[in-house]
Amino acid sequence: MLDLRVENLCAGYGAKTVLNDLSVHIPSGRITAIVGANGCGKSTLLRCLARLHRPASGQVRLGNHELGTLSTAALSRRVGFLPQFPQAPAGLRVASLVALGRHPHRRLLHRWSSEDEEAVQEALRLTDLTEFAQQPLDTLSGGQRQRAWLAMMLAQSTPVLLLDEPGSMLDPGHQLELLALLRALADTGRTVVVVLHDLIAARHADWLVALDHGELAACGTPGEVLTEDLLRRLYGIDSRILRAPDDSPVVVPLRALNTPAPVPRPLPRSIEANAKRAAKPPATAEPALTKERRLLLLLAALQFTHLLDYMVLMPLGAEVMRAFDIGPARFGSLVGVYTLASALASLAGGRLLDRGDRKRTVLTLYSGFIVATLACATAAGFESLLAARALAGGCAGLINAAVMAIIADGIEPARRGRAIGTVMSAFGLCAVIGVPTGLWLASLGGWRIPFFAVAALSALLWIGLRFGLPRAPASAVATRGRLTESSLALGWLLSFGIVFAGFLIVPYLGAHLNGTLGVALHDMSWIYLCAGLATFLAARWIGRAADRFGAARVLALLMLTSIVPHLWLTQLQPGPLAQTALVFMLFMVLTSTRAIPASAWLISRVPPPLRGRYLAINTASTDAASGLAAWSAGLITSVDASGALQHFERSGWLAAGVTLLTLGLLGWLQLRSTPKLATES
Ligand SMILES: Nc1ncnc2c1ncn2[C@@H]1O[C@H](COP(=O)(O)OP(=O)(O)OP(=O)(O)O)[C@@H](O)[C@H]1O
Repeated sequence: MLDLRVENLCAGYGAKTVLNDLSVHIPSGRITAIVGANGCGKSTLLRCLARLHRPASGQVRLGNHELGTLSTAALSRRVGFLPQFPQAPAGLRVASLVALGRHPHRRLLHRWSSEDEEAVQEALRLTDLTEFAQQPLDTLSGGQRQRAWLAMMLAQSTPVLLLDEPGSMLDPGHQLELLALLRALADTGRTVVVVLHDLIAARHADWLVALDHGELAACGTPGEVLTEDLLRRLYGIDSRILRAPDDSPVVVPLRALNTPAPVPRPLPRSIEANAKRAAKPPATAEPALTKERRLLLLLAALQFTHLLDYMVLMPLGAEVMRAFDIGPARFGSLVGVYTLASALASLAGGRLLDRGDRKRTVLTLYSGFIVATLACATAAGFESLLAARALAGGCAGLINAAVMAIIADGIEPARRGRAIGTVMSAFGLCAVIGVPTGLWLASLGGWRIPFFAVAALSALLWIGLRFGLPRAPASAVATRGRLTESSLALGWLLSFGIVFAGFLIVPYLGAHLNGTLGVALHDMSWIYLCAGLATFLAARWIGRAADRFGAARVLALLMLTSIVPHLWLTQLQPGPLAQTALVFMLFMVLTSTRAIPASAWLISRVPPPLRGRYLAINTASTDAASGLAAWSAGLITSVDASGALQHFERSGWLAAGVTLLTLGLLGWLQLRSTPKLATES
């Protein structure tokens, strides 16, 4: 499989620059459509990809080769190019034209082989031209001629196909056939690149590259790229985006913005009434934003339930230990097994997330989670409780990855930060409302009641998800793609670094506040509550900032500023409660909200077919980071006889160092990466 990488490409004609510092990745095994206004440089880009136009600077890489280093013969066996206006000698027959496609495969003095003949016949068959094989090309209709050129390209049997507006003269039936043919070619692993003007056909592509005056305006799935804002910017048109039955976007151009709006002329009354009726949206149509809000609320509620299930066990430790007659070590294993199972399930089961319908996957995993929570509430002994926690953790890990994949699939990039902020505010809500309510329920009827309550709440939510979650088919090409590509794999390291730095400090905060700083237990619950509230409020705000200024920039800023409370809090001496509370809140807000731009940044870089698996491994990476960090911090700190935490400042320095290294990694990845979205910093 050969993908194409355009790196800092500048190209033009004489003094005129057409493509300006363009960097973009064109994946293999998919249909990529290049869109943009007339003259923005689409054909020039395609010609550069075919090495028919020499760039002024920058390069195009084909798989592992720089395009310029390939011999002409090697290139023509790899890349087929169909120009916008191909020219053929007068009188050339269709079969002879198609046979020209075999040229790169034929050696000097070698006879026409049966393989060549088969390739030509197959190409004629696929383009529905067998009956015209012996007819001169110039006696065919425009659309038939276009298909003949396509047949020539198919006979060339190259792994990369570049087509400049291949369907511009085809009737709807042949257009759909062409798209099905391109789909079949992409499904065999070929790289298919088409220049398109037809935005309705663009929804059939897997990946869109939108150019604006020779620069990358956007890049992503049709759902991500085809927005009303972008179409206004690219084409200067007012448009609406509707949804096809498969939920892909259908562009309806309404009017060019530089043409005056039509002057309303009075209509006969009956026509006016009809027009008004027609203009009203049907009662059943739901505005896209309402749908999006509902989706985010459901996902936030989903996160809330499994976070609560995880978080509420810890403060119930004393009662659970009494109930099962176990010590702190065995209780610790109840907490640890949850994270371990989450990591293992994410590593082993991530592939599930890219198969079939994500909604069905989430409902199945959530059923498992509900069963596990009920099993926890009714556990008769320590072993069954341990098994129930492992099952809950395994399901929760995969649910977490699936939630992020659903956001990536369903929310356009310009609003993803906000969406992730909304869903992640579940964490703050859990601390402010969930855990205290759970503890209150436990005080009424024992430690099992909160788990019964979580199971009941989850069962209700399951019904809400069953009816409220849109179907979300994972990509059909899910099994392809390179997950281990270095810039993707380093994304896991970035998540690891961010979580590792935080968890060097977080698990020991209780001991630090109470043991070292002398904060009374009832004050501590207030401090935690305020920090939870501040995190809840900041989450959406940080998400908005990520959308507005770019996820990478906001993440870098949060990482840099979080170093201050890392060092401050870990070196804090006993002092006024208000000061302690303030530093603590600053720490919690800056540390926990880093996950928002980090997630938005990560998911914008992952090709859609790999999202589920990628995010699952990311969950495993953050689980591992939290466990490893807590363990490492345990080695460098100790508790003295008075209960004060010793050498906690070492954890602070280590966290600051790890944060700086991770910041360096972010900068390096940003510099070398291909921008998926021009709006991303
Ligand atoms: N051979 C050439 N010599 C000089 N200028 C050229 C040449 N070919 C293209 N251009 C100019 O380069 C710019 C980009 O052209 P290109 O054909 O790449 O645009 P495009 O996006 O494919 O447009 P369209 O949608 O109209 O096909 C245009 O301004 C065009 O006039």
